[in-house]
Order: sequence, then C-alpha cells, then structure tokens
Amino acid sequence: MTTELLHQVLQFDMPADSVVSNYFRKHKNLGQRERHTLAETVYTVLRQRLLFQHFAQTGFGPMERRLTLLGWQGSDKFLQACMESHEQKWLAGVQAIDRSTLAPKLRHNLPDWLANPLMAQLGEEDFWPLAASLNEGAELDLRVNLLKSKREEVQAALKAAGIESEPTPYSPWGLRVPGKPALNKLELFTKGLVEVQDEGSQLLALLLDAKRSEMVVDFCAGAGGKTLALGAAMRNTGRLYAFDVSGHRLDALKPRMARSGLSNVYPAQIAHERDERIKRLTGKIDRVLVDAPCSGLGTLRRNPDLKWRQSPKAVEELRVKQAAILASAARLLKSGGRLVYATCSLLQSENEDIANAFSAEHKDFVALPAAEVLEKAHVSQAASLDQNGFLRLWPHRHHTDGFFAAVWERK
Ligand SMILES: C[S@@+](CC[C@H](N)C(=O)[O-])C[C@H]1O[C@@H](n2cnc3c(N)ncnc32)[C@H](O)[C@@H]1O
Repeated sequence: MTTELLHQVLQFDMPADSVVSNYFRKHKNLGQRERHTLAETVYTVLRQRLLFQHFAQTGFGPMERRLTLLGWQGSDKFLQACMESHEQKWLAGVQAIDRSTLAPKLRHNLPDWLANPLMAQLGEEDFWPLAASLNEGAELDLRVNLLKSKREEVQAALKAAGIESEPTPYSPWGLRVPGKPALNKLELFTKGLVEVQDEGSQLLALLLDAKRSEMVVDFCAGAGGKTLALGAAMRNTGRLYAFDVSGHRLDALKPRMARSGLSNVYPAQIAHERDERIKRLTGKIDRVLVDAPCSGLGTLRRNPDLKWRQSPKAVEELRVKQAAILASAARLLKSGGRLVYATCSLLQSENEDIANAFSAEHKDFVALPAAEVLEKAHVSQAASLDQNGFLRLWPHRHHTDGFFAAVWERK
C-alpha cells in the first residue's frame, strides 16, 4: 500500500497532503497506526528523495518499493518480515554507507536552484543546520484565544487532560505541545479557546499590532489563520476585512470565526488585487497585513514536496504577483497607518528584494525596524528575530517555520 501511495505522491501533480488525505478517504479501513506509518514513510521519502533515489539505483524491482524500504517509519519487525532476502541484504548494504562521504546534494536533499541561493545567503556554516532542520518534523504550536481564555488557564486545562505544554519562547499567545497528541476533540479546541498555529504565524499577527476599534485589512486572508489572531487582538471590536481571491479558502474561515467567538470579521472574495471593493477603502484603513502568496519554502518541514513541486519559473511569477499585491494593498492605508508584508518563503528574492523595491518606490512609507515593533508587542527576545530590520524566522534557529516580514508606517 505504501508503495502505491508513494507512486501517486511522486507524480507531483497535487500537493502531497491532498494525495494522502484522498487516499485515506478511499481506504477507510486503515487504522490510526497504519495511516501514521503510511504518511510518515511517504514524507520521509519526500524529505530525502535525492539520497534515497541514489541508493535505489542499485537493487532490482520497482523503484518505489526500494524507496519505501529506505523511508519505512513503521515497525522494524514488520519490515523485516515483508522483505525478500535479497532486499534485506541490499538495505543493510546501503544503510552501512557512510553518508558523510557522499556528494553535498545527497546530504542536503535540495534542488540546486534552492540550495545555491540559500548557501549564498547563509554561508556554509549556517546552511547545513538549516538543511538538517528542514528534514525534521515541525513543532505543534497552539495560539490561545485571549478573547476566551488566558495562556496559563489553557496550559492547566491541557495538563488536566494529560497533555504537557510549554509557553512558546517568543509569542506571548503561544503554547508548544510536544509529541503531537490529537487535540481536535478537546473542548479547548471545539469551543475555540485555542487554534493550532505555528509560533511564526503568531509573530506576524503581533507585528501588525491591531488595536481595539480600528479598521484593519487582512489582504490575503486564506482560511484565516492570521485573521483570527488579529480579530482577537482587536478584542472583537472595530472592523477586520478578510480578503482573498479564493472563495473556497474563505469558506473554511467561517466555521473558525464562529468557534473563536469573533463577530468583527468581514470576509470578502475579491477578483484580484485591484478589485472595486478594495478601491472603495482607499486611504481609510489603519492597518493592512499582506500575507502574500509565496513559494511556501519556509514550510518544508510540513510540506517537503514543495521543494520538488516549486521551480524558479514559479517563483518568478510569484514575485510579480507579490509586488502587485503589496502596491495595491498599500493604497488602503491612511496616514500613520501600518503595513506588514509577510511570506513563508526562505528566499531573499520573495522577501528582502520585494520589500526593498517597495521602499524605493514608495517614499511615503517609512520602514519600521522589526525588533522595535515586536518589543512593543511584548515579544520576548525580539532582537534575535530581527535581521537588517526585517523579521526573519528560521526553522534551525527559532524552531518555527521560515517566515519573513517587513513593516512600514505611512507618513
Ligand atoms: C500565504 S496564503 C494566506 C494564508 C493566511 N493568511 C493564513 O494565515 O492562513 C496566501 C493567500 O493569498 C491568496 N491570494 C492570491 N492572490 C491574491 C490576490 N491577488 N489578492 C488577494 N489574495 C490573494 C491565496 O488565495 C492564498 O489564500
């Protein structure tokens, strides 16, 4: 079964998580443990694809079978029982290879077009810890909905349910839960006291620092991860417009709004960034968040298929979109208003380059140093999150997804 699922995922015509969930929907008889093994094995292969494909060139039979044996995340006993004796011999042979002797590409498992700019950006010393961290699973972080509870109260309630957690190191709203227990049946979740949200995403919402009674726009709201955080920061007052071109994603926001008790959110589907609905709000808004469509390469721990599905051409197209959305969103702000441009990409081309080009073309916007803004928002160790005045989060340094954000104030 794993081989069959892996074959489907490796076509790369759909995101891996969609392929996996479609597969599970079709195979309802699979138990919890089997699902876990299948998904984790497929993700392990996606993470280490270059290395595993190199190993799988030797041996015989279908390639996916050998990739499955290499990435197997279930019981070892089961694996040994499934293998033919020539496979056991082959696996033991490739597992004995000293990986430190292999070519860099087989150790970092990234395509050249991605490895090269990251190496140039970070330097050799920092690149390798990043590459290693991208091949690990991500943390499970929760954001406490301060409209309904407090961080300490949620922590105590989790403990009462037998779930340990720790306050997140930077975000004052977050709890980190080791071991990835299932949370979606807990009352804390069904009653909207918590949302699952990476600490990095929480920090983006904190950068905007939306206040009571303000007019705020979440320009690329999607399913509303950040919208919900902003709405709670506004204490359910004012007006928070949640725009997106995808009606489907906005639909997923509605039940989340209901659960979190927010009534200050106004979702609206727009046709594009220059939609008439937006023009009507020109110069009227206090704060605008542009959580731009991006390559998503900061989320490789969760979505390892992206490194094989994205391409330099796709990134180029995204850059054009990002610049256009940012320029359009900026027009909404009144003077003294705050603009935040954010991505979950690691690439300078989608981040600093877009922000610097915007600054150069918009002299009426003054860049605000991320460290200062974060400190005012009660974020701990704010200086350690700032790189050249921008927010820069790295999985290997901050144990969040990779995020970028730039902040401006309109003169
Ligand atoms: C990074 S995702 C947003 C994630 C969301 N903010 C969250 O926290 O869950 C980017 C979003 O931008 C939307 N998008 C793409 N082009 C857009 C445009 N021209 N105007 C507004 N939104 C757009 C996509 O549909 C996608 O939902």
